[in-house]
Amino acid sequence: MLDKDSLWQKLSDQFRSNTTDLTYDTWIKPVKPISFDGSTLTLSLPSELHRDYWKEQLAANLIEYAFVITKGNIEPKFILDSDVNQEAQEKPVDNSVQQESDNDEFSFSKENHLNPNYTFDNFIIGKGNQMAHAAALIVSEEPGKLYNPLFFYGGVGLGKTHLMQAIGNKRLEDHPETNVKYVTSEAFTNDFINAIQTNRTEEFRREYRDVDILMVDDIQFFAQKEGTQEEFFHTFNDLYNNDKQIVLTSDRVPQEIPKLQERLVSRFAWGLPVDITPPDLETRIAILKNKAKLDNLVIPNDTLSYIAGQIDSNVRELEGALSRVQAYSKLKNEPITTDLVYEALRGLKLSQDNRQLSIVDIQNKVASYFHISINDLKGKKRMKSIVMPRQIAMYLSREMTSNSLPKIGKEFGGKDHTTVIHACDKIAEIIKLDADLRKEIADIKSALN
Ligand SMILES: Nc1ncnc2c1ncn2[C@@H]1O[C@H](COP(=O)(O)OP(=O)(O)OP(=O)(O)O)[C@@H](O)[C@H]1O
Repeated sequence: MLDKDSLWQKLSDQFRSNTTDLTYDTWIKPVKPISFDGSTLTLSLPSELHRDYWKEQLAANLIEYAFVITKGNIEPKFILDSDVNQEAQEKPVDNSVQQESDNDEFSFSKENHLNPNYTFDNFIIGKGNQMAHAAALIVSEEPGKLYNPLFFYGGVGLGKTHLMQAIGNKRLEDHPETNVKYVTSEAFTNDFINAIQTNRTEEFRREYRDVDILMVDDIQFFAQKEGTQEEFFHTFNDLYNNDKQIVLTSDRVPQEIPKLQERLVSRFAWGLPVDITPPDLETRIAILKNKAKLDNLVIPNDTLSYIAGQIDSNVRELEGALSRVQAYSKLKNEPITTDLVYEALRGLKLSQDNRQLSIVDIQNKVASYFHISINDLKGKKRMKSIVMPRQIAMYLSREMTSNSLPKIGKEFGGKDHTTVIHACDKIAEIIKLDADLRKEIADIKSALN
């Protein structure tokens, strides 16, 4: 009998030769075989989205391939990586499961206004955007069906616009007849105001409702715009009721957008809200490699790693750093080496140093350090693996910024200032005794400086 790894190897080879690279990378590659008892193959998947997709779309293929390979009927069973991790924590003696979780550690008018470079092909998948990418792909394949609206949220420059437009570009490539419209929330607002001023509201409505996919970017700018929100509410309902796809992005969850009407907040949560978190080092290196290849730049691997180590805020700044290095190398007429990068980025680091550190910077850093989502960091979950990073982020916000306690509480999902005081006291108390935690906090602080 084949063991779980050999069976999975053969199965994934089958999938690789029978599907596109995109499908393979999105759905097959992240799967880990957990056990195989001769009839049931248990597979661990990164998210519920992956599990739904496997059950709906891929399980039948798996059974077929498994039959060809083993000449027997194999049932797949799907569990989530998080379940495996939890089980591993509860049962640390179970080496096979422990090993799996260790491996886990390595590791989105007539004019559509789409940027043709924002494609799935140019998008590097990492831990922070895996779920968003998978959801985007599903929506591009079956708009208006499963996840409506699809709502991406997360910090600046993390790829929300890219992923959103990739949906539009892929859909148009596969189905050129699709009517896709991408706008920023400001463009929506301006069009609406112009329509009122020029008595062309009917035309405006046709323009926005006669589409198959409507994408509105950065909807946090709807905050406090009552009239626009009212109009968008009707646009939303019209599209939704006609099974048209809506894709939205924001820098925060709908509940946290100031003065956003309750009925919009609740509608935005009907579909799939999915966050994008900052890329880890490995993903940053992969993004740089891809960008260097697209720009025909020759850069040694250790130099790429060096750049990725220096710029860890967001992908836009990472790309900015690479352009700066490129320009510097042209100016000096020298190849791109680590020494040259050091020179090129020195000024950049200085200007970053002069920037005021914000609570959001601290939240991003702490969340990526502890591999948790911003949502969890700011949320109410009481697991120790989340409470501790949350308290550390509050403590650092208090120590490293000049924000008041109520302001810090507000930025952590609207918590009371007494919660912040409690967190600060608690962390101050623990670091006196716990050298490991002291070191972790020092690491985070030096990364923030
Ligand atoms: N995973 C990725 N792979 C490749 N490129 C990426 C990735 N994520 C982001 N980028 C690139 O980083 C830049 C910034 O991304 P994008 O504009 O989509 O961010 P955003 O989250 O929409 O930011 P904002 O909130 O400021 O609108 C773009 O050039 C985009 O192509």
